[in-house]
Amino acid sequence: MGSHQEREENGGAAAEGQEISAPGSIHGFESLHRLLEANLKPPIFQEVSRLLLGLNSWSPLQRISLPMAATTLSEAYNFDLQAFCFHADAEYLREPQIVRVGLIQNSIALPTTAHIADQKNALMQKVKPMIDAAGASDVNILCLQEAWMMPFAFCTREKKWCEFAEPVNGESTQFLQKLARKYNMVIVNPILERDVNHGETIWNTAIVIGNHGNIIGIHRKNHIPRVGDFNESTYYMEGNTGHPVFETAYGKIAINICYGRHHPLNWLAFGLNGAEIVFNPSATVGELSEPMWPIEARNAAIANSYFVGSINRVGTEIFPNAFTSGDGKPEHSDFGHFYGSSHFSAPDASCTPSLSRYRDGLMVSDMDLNLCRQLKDKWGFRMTARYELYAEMLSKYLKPDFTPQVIVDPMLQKRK
Ligand SMILES: NC(=O)NCCC(=O)O
Repeated sequence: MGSHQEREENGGAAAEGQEISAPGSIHGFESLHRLLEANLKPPIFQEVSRLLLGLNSWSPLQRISLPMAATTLSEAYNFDLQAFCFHADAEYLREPQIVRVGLIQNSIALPTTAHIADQKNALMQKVKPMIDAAGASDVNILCLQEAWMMPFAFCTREKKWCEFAEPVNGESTQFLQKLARKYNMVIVNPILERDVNHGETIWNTAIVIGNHGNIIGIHRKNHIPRVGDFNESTYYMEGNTGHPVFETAYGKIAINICYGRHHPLNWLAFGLNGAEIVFNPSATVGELSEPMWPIEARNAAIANSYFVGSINRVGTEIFPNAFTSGDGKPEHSDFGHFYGSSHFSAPDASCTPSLSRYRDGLMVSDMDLNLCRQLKDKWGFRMTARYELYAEMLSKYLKPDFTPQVIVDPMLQKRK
């Protein structure tokens, strides 16, 4: 694999004959952005970027540099490292509220056939240098990907994978609590949870660890997919924690776990509870969702006047026993390629380019949270929302005697 420096000099492209065949690359490039940058003339690339990524405070989003300790780690451990800055306008009465936020994407560390304890340990060792790089960069709030402490084995429907489940204060939380304390960082820990106080039931849960290493609270995934190989309903039920917003030392955050991003009301509810940053830790594959990926989070950020941090795992995970999902496809042993592409979206419709489509990565961004209210004032989406209309519509819709409000063209009746 080409070095970080070679890739930078080559616009993120593979050195000839090297990564062209890397599974998940886009014609040898790590991301669409890097492909365009390497292939378009600079003024054309600038205009394409304006259209694809928007503008922040009337300018292209700025890259920022990170300390050498972070870049050295990214080179030593071969993870993509990118950093940006979202500005807001200066205000008379409020100071800027700038927080530094990080997203981590990763592939699994050992084959899915390895001992479960070894797989977990190897995953912790794998993400550690990325967390250290976030710490060296003074990241304030960091979020990992959905069920980061295991392969995304829910495609198989086999119950042996339940062994990966942990209590809220289990192994991965304890591991991250130490790092939260060390780096004075809020860390969001999305895991497969074993609820020991409620009959050892299983949930898909995000645990919010405060910057003192304390557990602030949890959120459980609200919407469970029943699409393609995402057979997650075999393992856990829809969450029972509502739409909590966690007020941390660095801002009000919420977590909309993976498939919840297809539900605009889910995004809305986190916004109504006052979220300033909503994380979307995910596990999703190219064939199913890639055209939706850059749109849904960005739309949520715009519609709800908050920042969104989207995270997706990377790589292809092979399972020992082939499975089918009742969709007519021949039996297979993997989900397909998890396409990474983690990024941030802002309430002013700007967004960062994405991390690599196939390498581990740490995305860092500064964001002035004042932008949230500035966009509320500018566009007035909260004030024009007409929530009462929708509350009435939904309460009617939920009744068994609901009939859709359809006005039929009388001419249609005559023709019959
Ligand atoms: N993990 C998960 O909910 N995946 C569902 C697929 C998708 O929403 O793209």
